[in-house]
Amino acid sequence: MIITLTANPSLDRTVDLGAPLNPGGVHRFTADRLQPGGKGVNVALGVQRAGLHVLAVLPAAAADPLLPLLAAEGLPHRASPMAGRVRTNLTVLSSPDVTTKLNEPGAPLSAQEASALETALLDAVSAGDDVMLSGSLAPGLPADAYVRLVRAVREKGAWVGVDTSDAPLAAIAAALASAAPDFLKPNAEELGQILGLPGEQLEADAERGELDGVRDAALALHARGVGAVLVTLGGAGGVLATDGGAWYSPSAPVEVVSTVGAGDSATAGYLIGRALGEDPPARLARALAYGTAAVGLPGTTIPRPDQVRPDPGAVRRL
Ligand SMILES: O=P(O)(O)OC[C@@]1(O)O[C@H](CO)[C@@H](O)[C@@H]1O
Repeated sequence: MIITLTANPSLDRTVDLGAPLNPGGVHRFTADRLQPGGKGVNVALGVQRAGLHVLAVLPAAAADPLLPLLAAEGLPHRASPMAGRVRTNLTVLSSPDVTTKLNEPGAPLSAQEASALETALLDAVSAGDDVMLSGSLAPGLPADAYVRLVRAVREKGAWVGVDTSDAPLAAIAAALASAAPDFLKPNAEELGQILGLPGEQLEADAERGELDGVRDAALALHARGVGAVLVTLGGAGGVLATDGGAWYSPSAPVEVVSTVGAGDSATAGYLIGRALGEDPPARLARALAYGTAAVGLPGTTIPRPDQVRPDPGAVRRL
């Protein structure tokens, strides 16, 4: 089974201004959509739509409006108790093609709620499962929460991946010697955070076809114990470093509708490829195709397999 943890889930509200964003002005929405969100929820939706056995674990009160949205999606989930409400993250679409994301910090978890979340996850995990720890940590969770969970999940004989940023990512990077995850999915900015390099530079280099920096960084993380490193580079494609070397795939051209959830869709594609027993280049192609498909869909919409066109022929060794 594939299990995702969303330590700070969200209701994703996407509003379209149909006009340029004018700070200080009054805007009226031309469209408004509410979807379940949070990185682990998004990954789980992608995996579930591919017909794989999945469970999304997250904190949410029994009456939280997020839970009926998950049920409506048919997503198997387990919610640990929480007194506060799940945050609402706002995506503002304005012309020409600008996406502005306003994320709430999330309601704080008490020590008891934090421990209930950890228990809900670990009770669900069995040997042989794939576990994905995704997104920011709700306030109240310590920055090294994922480090501890990587160790605990491993002890249960499961595979574990992480996709996070800022302080929780720094904690993972600092603990690689003793708690390297099996999979890490940084974007260019997060790779930069790990290496102390400007992420925009890595992405700009990749856009010019200069991939040495990203390749070397991803291979260095692999050498430090991370089983596979998938670096997503937006429109510039992605790099996978794992046993056997590093590969690059460009992204197929797509009309950008919403980039929200594209990275999570790429993670879902990678997990699906893993479950299908694909080799690394094929997994990279599937991951990138999922990310590209997500970019062409509105709001936080995670693609179905029939919307995804992997192109293993476009993958090359670096
Ligand atoms: O604040 P975090 O946890 O880093 O990110 C949360 C979030 O922006 O990530 C998802 C897209 O990746 C959205 O569904 C959600 O709103």
